[in-house]
Amino acid sequence: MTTSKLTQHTARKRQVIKLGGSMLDELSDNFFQGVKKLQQDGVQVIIVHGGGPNINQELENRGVASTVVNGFRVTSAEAIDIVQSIMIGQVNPALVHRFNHEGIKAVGLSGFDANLFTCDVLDFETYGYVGEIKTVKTEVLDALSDAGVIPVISCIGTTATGDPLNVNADTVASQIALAVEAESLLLVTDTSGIRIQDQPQTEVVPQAIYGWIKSEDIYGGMIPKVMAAIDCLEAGIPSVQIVCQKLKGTVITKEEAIA
Ligand SMILES: Nc1ncnc2c1ncn2[C@@H]1O[C@H](COP(=O)(O)OP(=O)(O)O)[C@@H](O)[C@H]1O
Ligand SMILES: CC(=O)N[C@@H](CCC(=O)OP(=O)(O)O)C(=O)O
Repeated sequence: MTTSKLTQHTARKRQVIKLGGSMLDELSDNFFQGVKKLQQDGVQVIIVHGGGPNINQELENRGVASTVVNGFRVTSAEAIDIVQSIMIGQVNPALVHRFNHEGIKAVGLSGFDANLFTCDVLDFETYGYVGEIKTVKTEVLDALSDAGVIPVISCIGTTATGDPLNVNADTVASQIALAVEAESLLLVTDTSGIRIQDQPQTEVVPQAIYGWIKSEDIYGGMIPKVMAAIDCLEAGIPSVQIVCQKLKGTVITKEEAIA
């Protein structure tokens, strides 16, 4: 008898954790202890990571200008080569090494591996070589997770013809979380969640978020995070949080809590 894909996924407890490039250098031993604890509790952890600051540094070293629109890097032909080599060649293996060094078995992947995610160009006129995820194939994640190995996914996608595209890592995290039917998505960054006029927000709803994007209280790199969070919530992922490494931050909920 075959079990349906949905049933198989539902039987697995999964958490997607996205580590922002802003905090990768600061990852503490406590974080890895937390991951080990989740594994002991039977939770399959999947890591997605960014690398914005590393990309910025290398673009600057090479004298390649880049701008950010709506939180997405405008990626020229010159920039996509640099983004690909920094993410797949440097940031990903360094993070994979750290997991293995901490005693947690981990394997590095990008959109290219086992067709993990394929993309179309999002909007070439506006963003250049930036991808919009069209398909996610979870087989390799299932196999690694069931073998007790943590997939560590960088945010380089591929077109159907094998060309690399730059995808924002928050977007990758939300699409992976949706595809594996994760119980929760944690977006870990360098700030303890959403702050509005210097006030930390512990719980927010999408309606408020749209207003804060309009008023520019939410800007830059926080925009893809809140949009990723809303996409997941609307598709039924029960818990989405934007937090700092100490797990302090903002819970995004669909509805206002009834007092
Ligand atoms: N309302 C907001 N609350 C908190 N941070 C915000 C807000 N709006 C914009 N940001 C910015 O978003 C940044 C996090 O995004 P980003 O730098 O892309 O991080 P990461 O590399 O972790 O994805 C914060 O450091 C802050 O500068
Ligand atoms: C299209 C786009 O914006 N791609 C991102 C990919 C890296 C990323 O998202 O890193 P963080 O998580 O550190 O922000 C970029 O080029 O910076």
